[in-house]
Order: sequence, then structure tokens, then C-alpha cells
Amino acid sequence: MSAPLSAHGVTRRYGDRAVVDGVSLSLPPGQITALLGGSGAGKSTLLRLLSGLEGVDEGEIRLGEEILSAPGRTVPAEKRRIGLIFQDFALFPHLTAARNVAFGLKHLPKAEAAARAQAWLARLGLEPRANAYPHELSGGEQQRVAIARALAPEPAAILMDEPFSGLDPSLRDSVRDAALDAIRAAGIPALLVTHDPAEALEHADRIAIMSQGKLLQEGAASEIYTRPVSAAVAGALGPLNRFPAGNAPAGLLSGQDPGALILVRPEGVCIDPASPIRATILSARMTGPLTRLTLDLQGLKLTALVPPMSGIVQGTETGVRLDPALTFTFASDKV
Ligand SMILES: Nc1ncnc2c1ncn2[C@@H]1O[C@H](COP(=O)(O)OP(=O)(O)OP(=O)(O)O)[C@@H](O)[C@H]1O
Repeated sequence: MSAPLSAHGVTRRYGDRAVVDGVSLSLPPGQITALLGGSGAGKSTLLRLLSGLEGVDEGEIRLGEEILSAPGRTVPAEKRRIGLIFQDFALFPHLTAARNVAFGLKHLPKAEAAARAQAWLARLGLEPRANAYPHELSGGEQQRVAIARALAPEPAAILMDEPFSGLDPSLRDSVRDAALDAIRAAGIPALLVTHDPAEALEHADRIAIMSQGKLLQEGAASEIYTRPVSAAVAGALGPLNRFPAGNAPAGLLSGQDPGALILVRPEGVCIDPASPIRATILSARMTGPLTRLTLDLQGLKLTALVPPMSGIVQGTETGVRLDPALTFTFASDKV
């Protein structure tokens, strides 16, 4: 049975600046936790602390009850049994795919190591490429080899830093699905560092949001999306309409303080021809499966993402309502 990998009040300073600042986070086995945040939020640094590539200045990193890092005491990365996957595959160029995967299996008899490497390559759909060298493989194939190499030694946890962002979009989905399926099946804690909210929402079980070294919120993906604790968390998960409650036409909201900040996801702005709240359609553009509308509600401009429907014509009027599940209200001092 795998144990959670966890950080407890972890701080890491560069000079006098805490780039990871008092972070506590538990990664449960068998689940993918996405670590989401803007550039410089401290995501990669937290991953390096969890992996043992860097030591902590305060707090502890634990695997189950075992302390892996404490100030002045760091179990080195190679002794942690934690698999790492980075954006730049980092395969050994002079080894075939099979030998790259077998590299971490030196403790096993040779035949057993080779068989296990073959099994992992097969699992990631790479059996026919086992004898190819990295330069003979596509980016997607190289990343699959890197994933097989990280999983083959049966690590206690896996940490991934933007592993799919360097891949061609046409390959990304299949590599990501293969990798995340294999990781979930391994039943170990997994962290996926990403700056892409769509990737986090669609592919992770849990989401942790960081900003300026601090963990803002962590929880099940659906909970973070529908119950953000702050405007910063809501904004980290995708575009929003923002306006003071006092700017909304009468009837659009119910009973909010006029000074409160209202945040509404574009897909929470719904077209309802029967609604008494009237809006002029300023523009309507196809964005694939959804149409993006710019609406004018008596001076309040809102963006809506709606399924294609008839009667949506630029310059005409329609009724609008807000989906309460995708509308968030914050006191103006919580922005
Ligand atoms: N070795 C270092 N020495 C000094 N400052 C560093 C070092 N490594 C990172 N930093 C700084 O720490 C902050 C956090 O960096 P980190 O790479 O963890 O952010 P990130 O959230 O992963 O960002 P990105 O998405 O851009 O990779 C940044 O301001 C960075 O410049």
C-alpha cells in the first residue's frame, strides 16, 4: 500500500526571499494532483523540494511517516524512490529506448530488467520502438520512454514538471492519457506541475493553486472550480467577468452588497430568451463547440460562452441570467 507524499509548513528561501512560503500539501496515493500557478509562483521549486533535489529551510517533507527532508537534513533524490519527469525528456542519447527504461533497474537480474523494460514500453504503446535511439524517436515517443523509465523502478511517488507542454498538440492528448492512466494504475502519489488550467481541470483529480510562494487552495478539482476561496483562485482557473455588484442591472443578482466583487465564468452567463434581464448582443463568434458572445446589459459588458443556438444575431436583443454555480461573490477586501 502506497503512502502519501506530503509537505508540512515548508519554506525555501533564495537570499531573503521565500519562494516557497509555509506550504502544506498532501499528495494522496492513486490520484493526480495538479500544481497550478503563474510564472514564478514557486511550483518548480516545490517540486524540487519534494524530490530532494533541494533542501528545505523550514518544515518537513514526508513519505507516509518517514521524514525525507527537514532543515539541514535531506534524504538525497536518488535515495527517495521518487520518479521525476521533466519537459525535456532527458533520455540518455547513447542508449536505446529499452536500455533507457532498464537504466533504473540495475538492482534486478539482467533478463528480468529487460523483461520489465519491455513490459513498460508495451504499456505505453512503444514495443515496436524498443531498439530505437532517442534521436530516432518523435517528441511524443521520447516522452513516453521518459515516463516508462520513471515508472519502471516502481517508485513510491512521481513528480512531473510540465511534462506535456513541449509536445505537439496532436500528440499531447494521447501521450498524456497513456501516462496518466499508467500513473493512476500504479496507485502512487503523483504531482503534475502545470500553468494550464484546462489541463489541470480535465486531467487531475485534485488541484493545488500557488501564487507568490504560497498555497492558496487545494482540493478536488470540481470543488476548486465551483467553490474558489478567493478571486485569485477563481482567476487562476480560467477567464472571468468581473464587476462590482452595484454595476449590475436590477434583478441580475439577488441581494448582494453593491460594493461586493462579482466574478462570473463566461459559461455561467446563460442566454434565456424568457429572462426579464435584457442584453444586446454586441458580437457573436464561433470558437469551436461554443460561441463567444459579447453582451451589453444596460451598460454592463459581459462575455458569454454558449452552445450554438438559433436567434443569436449581432445587434439583436435577448434575455440573460447567471448560473449561480459559476457566479462567485467576494467582499471587496478579499480581492
Ligand atoms: N536557484 C535559484 N536562485 C534564486 N532564485 C531562484 C532560483 N530558482 C528559482 N528562483 C526564483 O524563485 C521563484 C520561483 O521559481 P519557480 O521556478 O519555482 O517558479 P514556477 O512557478 O515553477 O515558475 P514557471 O512556471 O515560470 O516555471 C522565481 O522568482 C525564480 O526566479
